[in-house]
Amino acid sequence: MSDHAGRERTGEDRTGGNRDGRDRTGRDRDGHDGGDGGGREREGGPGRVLVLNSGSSSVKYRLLEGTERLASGTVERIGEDGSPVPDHRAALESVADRLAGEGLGLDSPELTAIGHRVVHGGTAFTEPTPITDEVVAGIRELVPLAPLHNPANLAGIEVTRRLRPDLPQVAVFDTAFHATIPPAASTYAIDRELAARLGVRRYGFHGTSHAYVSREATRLAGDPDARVIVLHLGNGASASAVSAGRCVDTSMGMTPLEGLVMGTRSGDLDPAAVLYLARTGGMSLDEIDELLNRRSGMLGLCGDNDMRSVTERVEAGDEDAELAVSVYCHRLRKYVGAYYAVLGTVDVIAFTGGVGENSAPIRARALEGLEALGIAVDPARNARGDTVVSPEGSRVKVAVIPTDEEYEIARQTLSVISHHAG
Ligand SMILES: Nc1ncnc2c1ncn2[C@@H]1O[C@H](COP(=O)(O)OP(=O)(O)O)[C@@H](O)[C@H]1O
Ligand SMILES: CC(=O)OP(=O)(O)O
Ligand SMILES: [Mg+2]
Repeated sequence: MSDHAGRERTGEDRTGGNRDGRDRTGRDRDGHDGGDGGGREREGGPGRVLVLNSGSSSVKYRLLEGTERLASGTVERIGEDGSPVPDHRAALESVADRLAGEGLGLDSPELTAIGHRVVHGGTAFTEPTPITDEVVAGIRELVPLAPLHNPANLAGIEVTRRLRPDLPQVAVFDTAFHATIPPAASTYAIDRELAARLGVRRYGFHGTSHAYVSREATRLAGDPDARVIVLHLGNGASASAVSAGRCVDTSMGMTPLEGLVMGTRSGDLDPAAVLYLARTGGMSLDEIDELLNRRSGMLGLCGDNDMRSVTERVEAGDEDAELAVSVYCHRLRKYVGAYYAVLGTVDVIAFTGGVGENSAPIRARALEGLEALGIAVDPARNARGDTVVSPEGSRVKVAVIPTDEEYEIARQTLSVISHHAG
């Protein structure tokens, strides 16, 4: 039971196309076979589901039949210079072509449903939702809150609705898992009427990952009431505090910019710095947006947003890389302490995402000096990337739990379909 979340994917499988993106454009980087292993509870019965996870510059897809992975892959570098994939529409069409090439085309009568990741659901969508014209309009209204993400999600929905108007399609929102966050944690301390009118509040993101990983961590603890901190460290990064399966706080806010240091995003910043950059720095709002979302984080600190090469540079004594990693890990440690306090105690700290699953040095540094809180990392277990990397008998289990957003989206899609059918 305890290691059913075992490492079914290696670092290469997960992120092999990500190192610089240049040499893997348009190729499968996730095409290995499912090996979903035992221990997972499937809900909603068998059915063939296509999952589309459209990110700001990539589309991940997976075709699942019950527990079996029939096809999967990633189209990357969408819209980047020199990429053969100009936009999300073209990426989706290439996904459809690839599936057709494998005899698994979207026209297949065996396809039961399509599940779409949608990043921002605002306050309107707090559960997986069958897609209708009104739902599409609702997602479009939220574009100003997630300008990098929601348009990509909409492009996917439009392409597949055009190709298969007959098929149930479900939107699974990144924000939904965070709908349980209490007002004390979701409210920004600004004028209440203004905030309510414009929807300025904490929504939180990466919800399908936090839901999946916190569920696995709760199982690992062997206690349904376990308090869990999930550290989702990918290109985007966020932390969540989960108590008895319910999310009570998360580090991303109104947009996916707040919180942890990320590949290219700053995370937490004095809001007055934005005013200063505009007034004194002479930057336009679009320039500041671009600075904070695309040219900050690890990239801004050391010129590189690939954590593998950054940690290699640290080993080689590079000072910029060293500062960047120390800022990254300091922010993580601060959130771990904050969420320990929010939860009152912690049973499991779960690392996930490309960095969390693969980088032993980041895991070790992020939790350094927390022994007094019962938090420690065993060097040998950590280097091996065991499921549990804390020492035997530690009060807090530190775990490495590979996330699986596509599986979680399929699960939620099927549960909605069977609910609506019944
Ligand atoms: N072995 C590794 N050591 C350190 N970082 C790694 C390793 N493998 C992958 N990563 C990092 O994971 C990040 C991508 O994470 P991932 O979760 O795949 O991204 P996304 O948010 O796009 O889904 C990159 O910064 C990459 O460098
Ligand atoms: C919401 C978000 O930040 O997603 P990603 O990490 O995929 O960019
Ligand atoms: Mg991700």
